[in-house]
Amino acid sequence: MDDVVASEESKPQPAGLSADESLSPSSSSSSSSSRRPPSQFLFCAYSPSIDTNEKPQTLRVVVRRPVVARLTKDIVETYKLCNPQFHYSEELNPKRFLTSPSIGVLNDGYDNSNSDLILNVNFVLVNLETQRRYIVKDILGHGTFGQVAKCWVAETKSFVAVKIIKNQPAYYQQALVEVSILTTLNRKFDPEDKHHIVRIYDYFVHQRHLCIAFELLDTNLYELIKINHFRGLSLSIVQLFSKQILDGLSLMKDAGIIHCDLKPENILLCTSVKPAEIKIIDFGSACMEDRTVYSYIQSRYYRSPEVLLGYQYTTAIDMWSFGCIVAELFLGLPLFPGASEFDLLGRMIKILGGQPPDYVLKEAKNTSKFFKFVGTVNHGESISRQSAYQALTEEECEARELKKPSIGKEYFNHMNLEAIVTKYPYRKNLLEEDIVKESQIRLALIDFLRGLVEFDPAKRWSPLQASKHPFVTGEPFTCPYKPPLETPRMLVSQNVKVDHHPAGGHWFAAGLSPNVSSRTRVALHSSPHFQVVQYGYSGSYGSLGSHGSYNDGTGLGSSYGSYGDNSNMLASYYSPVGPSGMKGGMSILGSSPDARRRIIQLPPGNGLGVSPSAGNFAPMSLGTSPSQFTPPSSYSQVTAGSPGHYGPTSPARGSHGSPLGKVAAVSQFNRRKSWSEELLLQEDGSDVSCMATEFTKGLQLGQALVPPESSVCVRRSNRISSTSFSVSTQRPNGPIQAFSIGEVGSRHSGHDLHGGCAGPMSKPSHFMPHLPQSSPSRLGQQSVQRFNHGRSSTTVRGSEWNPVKVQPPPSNLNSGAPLSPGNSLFSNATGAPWGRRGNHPVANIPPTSRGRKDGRIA
Ligand SMILES: Nc1ncnc2c1ncn2[C@@H]1O[C@H](COP(=O)(O)OP(=O)(O)OP(=O)(O)O)[C@@H](O)[C@H]1O
Repeated sequence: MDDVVASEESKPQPAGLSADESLSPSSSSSSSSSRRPPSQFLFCAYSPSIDTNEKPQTLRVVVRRPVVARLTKDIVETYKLCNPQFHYSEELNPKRFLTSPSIGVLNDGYDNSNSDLILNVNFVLVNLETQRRYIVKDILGHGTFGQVAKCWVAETKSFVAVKIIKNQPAYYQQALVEVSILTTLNRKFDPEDKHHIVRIYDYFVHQRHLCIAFELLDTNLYELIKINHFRGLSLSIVQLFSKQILDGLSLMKDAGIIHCDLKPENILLCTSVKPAEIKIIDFGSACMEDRTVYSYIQSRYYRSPEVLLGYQYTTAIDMWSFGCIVAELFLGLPLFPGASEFDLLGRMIKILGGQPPDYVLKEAKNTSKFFKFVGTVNHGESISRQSAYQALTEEECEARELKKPSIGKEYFNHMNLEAIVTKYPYRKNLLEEDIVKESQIRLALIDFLRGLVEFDPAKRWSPLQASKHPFVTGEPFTCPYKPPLETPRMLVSQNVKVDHHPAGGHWFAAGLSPNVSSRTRVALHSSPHFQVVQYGYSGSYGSLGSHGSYNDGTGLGSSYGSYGDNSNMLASYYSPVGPSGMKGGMSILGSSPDARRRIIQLPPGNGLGVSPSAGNFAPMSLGTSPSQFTPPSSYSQVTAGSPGHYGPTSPARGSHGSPLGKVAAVSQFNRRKSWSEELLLQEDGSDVSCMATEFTKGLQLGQALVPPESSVCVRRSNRISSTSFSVSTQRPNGPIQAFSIGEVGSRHSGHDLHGGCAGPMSKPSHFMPHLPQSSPSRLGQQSVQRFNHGRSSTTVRGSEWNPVKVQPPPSNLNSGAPLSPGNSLFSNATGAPWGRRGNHPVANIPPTSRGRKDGRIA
């Protein structure tokens, strides 16, 4: 017994105990019990002698810890001391549920009505193949695809983030794509973890739920802006984050991957490295550039014009989103907070001037929702007055759609982009010369943004082009930037190791680009974004007839491989479920997003239900990503902010338009609370490191841009209880105070700033998610909106996804130990502090996070 010691009277008193700390009734025969403070009796073994003033003969109690600890942490020992008959049994403890609702109605009672695995604290997720155990400690977030839990891995003594996918085929299937894409990005394109993409560590199936283990990251950029009271971050921070995001986007472009959901919430701080970095997460909506399956993608505020209009899209849509994010980091407000798609487009036109080019409007399938045809199309010109298309007025839109379009508030006083940026208030007390300096950088920012939020996707800068802009490089900005012509991607010959898995089928062990050398690349467009290549396969694996392939109407293949219809050979997909999913004769197909093509196959009575994989879907449409599927009715019962319920994070936040979607972000409210509570504890005297202290000590960025006095600190605020702190990265007197920030919580604790680590990835296996009876019909109800975009059906890069194992994290990370207060997580090479900016020139209170319903809601 550590802290409360009952000992024989004859035993010597432990060294180091003061007289006050030891209670030895028998040692002072002269002292009567009446002279002892009453609290001391609490820790004596029960003895009638106390009541009867008789001297206890055999015991003395040594107390070494404060009474609060004894009455809480040591309560079991205390009870035992008082009553030796007392026995504690952990199994009898009530479970502390982390999932809501926590009533098991599906999957033999393991899942709630939303198909979420019901988690409680200390719930153990097990990778049966490696026997690695993930002990759930908390919920980090909640999204369209499921829950993200903070888990402890005893083996590595580290925390990781585990995304537990809903037990529904569509989510499961799309999550496989996430695994595949991220694995490839990590292993093939960024083996040294230098390009700001979240690391995937492991994946497995637990109770029919696909679980994906990621490195544990910190707060996201939306949260950062929020704790800054929605005032913009310093230009140096904007510049730093821009550079890092561009790095990630460059990598993705090289890999031919479109993120499809880039937004501040999906960019997380990674504070386990110094200086702090950002990482891009959530590849759950990602796709390959030549397999743009869904038309309803991107969160609304960050949605590109081409997606909105229903035009073909490329990696350029991520660059649009990136431009919106850069502007938001600077302004603290979304640039285009459209309350509807009509409103979104209207804001784009107003702020940017111009409109999408005619060649896009001519082809796009939604043009008539937003524009009327007024004349002959002017090829090559995108200037509004020369266009053959004219944007509809509100009234015209209402007449066409038979519904009044939602129009949000105006936040920027009808200013254009230049005015919004240049008139944004400067920090207080800036020296004249600093104002001049910053005004120059703002001009660079405007020019930078112009290249990103460019209506014409063919003219929009690529990540590489943008990364050379003076705003990013820090070079003096003297004149409008002329991006260098993008060097076409060169054919890279790679050695591809093909593992022939014992179960049959090809195991693309080398990661991406199987058979690269046999491809013929054909540039499709002069734009950097249209350097999509077509690949002609020569006898590559995964082709028709090979393992893992299937044709419509023919037999199914193995776990991995391609699928196709009669005329087209489509991509081979790597299915991480792999052969281990093929239990009991159940065929598991590769994770193709084109579920419509899949054949319904009933499992031969293996007790596992229908396979979640491709082969078991009824034909389904692809207009919307899985996040768009009709939510179970129970979802509507989830109320934001109610205890134990997940609330929407923010506008664009979440939902992707689906009510089921991001009921999003999760227990943000509760997490925010816990974070602020931890900060309160810090303020009460602890010197343990947390984001607040890290900010204060060393958000040291952009010396040249930010005066040294503009340090950052997170401080407690009495105004808002649940978000009871603020970051003084902004001008102190901004009018933006009216922003309601109390309703949405942060995910993360400042103490949890350790990345996780788990071992190598292994193939998920064992139990496949259960296919609910209702699933196929729901999936099948979507309207078909698949694009082919005129690309050759032989453009098959899908086969690039490979079942690579994920490398374990570097050993120096993620120890799980609290960071030292001295750590300057946010310091960069320049050692300059994070500056502050301030007031908004906005006319209105910006949208609250509640109001930003976002997403993909049309
Ligand atoms: N690696 C991580 N470390 C810490 N928190 C994370 C991590 N990954 C995700 N989260 C938290 O979980 C939330 C949901 O994660 P994610 O966006 O991947 O889920 P999703 O279901 O794909 O969401 P969406 O609805 O946007 O598609 C994130 O917003 C974030 O707060």
